[in-house]
Amino acid sequence: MVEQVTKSMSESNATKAKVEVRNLNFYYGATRVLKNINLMLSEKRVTALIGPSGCGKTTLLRCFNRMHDLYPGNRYEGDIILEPDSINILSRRVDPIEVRMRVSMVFQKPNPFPKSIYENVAYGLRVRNESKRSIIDEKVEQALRGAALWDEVKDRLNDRAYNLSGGQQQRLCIARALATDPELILFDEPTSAIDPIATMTIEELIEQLKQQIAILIVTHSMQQAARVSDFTAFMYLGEIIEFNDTKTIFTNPSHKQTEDYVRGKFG
Ligand SMILES: Nc1ncnc2c1ncn2[C@@H]1O[C@H](COP(=O)(O)OP(=O)(O)OP(=O)(O)O)[C@@H](O)[C@H]1O
Repeated sequence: MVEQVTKSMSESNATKAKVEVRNLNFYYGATRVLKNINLMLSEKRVTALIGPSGCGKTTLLRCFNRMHDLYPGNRYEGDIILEPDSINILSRRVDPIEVRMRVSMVFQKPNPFPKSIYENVAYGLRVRNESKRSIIDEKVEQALRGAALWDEVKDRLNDRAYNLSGGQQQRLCIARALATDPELILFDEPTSAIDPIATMTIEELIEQLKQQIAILIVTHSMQQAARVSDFTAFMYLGEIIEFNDTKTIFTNPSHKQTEDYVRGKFG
């Protein structure tokens, strides 16, 4: 056991920090839902957030791109430091729109805009005031290729995104997320609304994307966490109970609650 822990610590030390969460608390109105969260996300690695329903996974995920700013009464305390420039994502001086370009998000249900395939991917570039057609064309193709969708849609870029299948729509949302060259992508249960084959495609895609960027994924599937992630954080009642490399979390967790959860004793 000591050997295994030593190995997992050295694996984690071998990675470079992309994001560091320091003493994060989050409140919906007067209710504190995240409690003193400390967590590091590594560059070019996938980190999974697991834990029973209502423990705060989605709430934590949404802090990374300031999604909570969209609703009044929500409040953050603490820091989320994005490297390499060490900016605090949560600082009021930092523009949340710019944060969302650098930290993009893919939701549970595919949510394309009521626009063409092309315009869905071009959206973030237009928000960034990019107007040069040749640059937008190039970025749209690059993002669609990155999301393994280009070959299926290259001859129908002006079709409505709603005409795509559910799995294709989710890859389109990934392409939309990729178009602004994000440094971190947040996936909130990205395969819970699509079939097993489409799920496999998305998981393969995550594997490819991590060659370039950091990824944080919320999943209810222990199998998925074990397949796609390098590191796993187990949350319970708004706290991170345990964080380690995924293999250790699943085979040799330090906390009884983690062990019970990964063995399916509660959920
Ligand atoms: N907009 C909101 N206003 C008030 N409370 C909220 C809001 N959204 C979530 N909560 C509460 O915050 C807690 C954490 O919810 P959250 O959705 O982050 O959990 P989760 O771990 O992602 O759950 P699930 O796995 O079921 O999606 C829950 O008690 C939930 O009821």
